[in-house]
Amino acid sequence: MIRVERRDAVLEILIDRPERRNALTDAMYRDIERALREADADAACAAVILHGAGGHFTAGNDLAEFQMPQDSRDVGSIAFLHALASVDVPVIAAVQGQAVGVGVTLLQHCDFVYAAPDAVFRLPFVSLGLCPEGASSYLLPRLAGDRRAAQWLLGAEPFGAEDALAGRLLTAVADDPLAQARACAQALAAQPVQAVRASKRLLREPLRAEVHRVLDAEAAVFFERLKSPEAQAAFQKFFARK
Ligand SMILES: C/C=C/C(=O)SCCNC(=O)CCNC(=O)[C@H](O)C(C)(C)COP(=O)(O)OP(=O)(O)OC[C@H]1O[C@@H](n2cnc3c(N)ncnc32)[C@H](O)[C@@H]1OP(=O)(O)O
Repeated sequence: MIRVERRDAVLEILIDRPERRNALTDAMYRDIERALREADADAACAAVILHGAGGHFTAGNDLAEFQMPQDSRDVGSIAFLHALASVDVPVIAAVQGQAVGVGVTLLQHCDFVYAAPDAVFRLPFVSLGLCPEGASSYLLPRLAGDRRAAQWLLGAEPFGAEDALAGRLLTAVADDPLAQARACAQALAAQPVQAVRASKRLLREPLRAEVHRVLDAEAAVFFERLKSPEAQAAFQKFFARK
């Protein structure tokens, strides 16, 4: 359900589970994490592109897996987020359709994000009885401002590409976000690869320790919330809705 394809100096990671709106399972996070770490270890890799199949980016974590007990110390989602926040190889996201939960918070860690004009973003953590993840409690106010962060994280309402752009979650709105992501990757590949990586490291380094700390602090609350009656009722409601 994760397809990894190397195209010259660019690694493309496709989330390919369209029948579940590309919802991410533990195994899928681990596959993406592995691909990211391998790309980072490959000095010839100029960029990674992350995109989704079937006209959607991802509906976030698989809610069926949230119904099962999980140990926060050994969870694919958290390992994936730490990897994404660690790599020096530039990461580019191309967003179409729905981007929900971790499908939005992961974008904070990408270096370039292109989204279709009709893309829909949603951070439904409180509606699910959960709390922010992906270091969004720290990064989103910095990126989008306190007001938008509260609107998106506490209001939990869907928002569109123009709002996401105004909230600095996106690089640009593009009719064909994957084509735009590929053009961006080619432009990066035309630059000296190690200079690009060293520059990304300098850009990210001042915040990295705090981002990793917040990822773990959020995870501790998040995995407690998963067990709560509020959260379990929300998951049941989702699967009973049809
Ligand atoms: C650490 C990470 C935390 C998080 O990421 S928290 C966020 C978790 N995600 C969500 O709460 C999103 C849940 N999904 C939705 O709200 C909707 O879906 C969408 C808005 C994304 C799409 O709506 P529509 O186009 O009407 O499709 P559909 O009929 O709801 O879904 C198609 C099939 O996909 C399954 N599915 C969708 N999202 C998930 C998911 N997140 N986990 C597990 N399954 C999911 C459905 O159940 C259904 O399946 P069937 O056709 O068998 O009924």
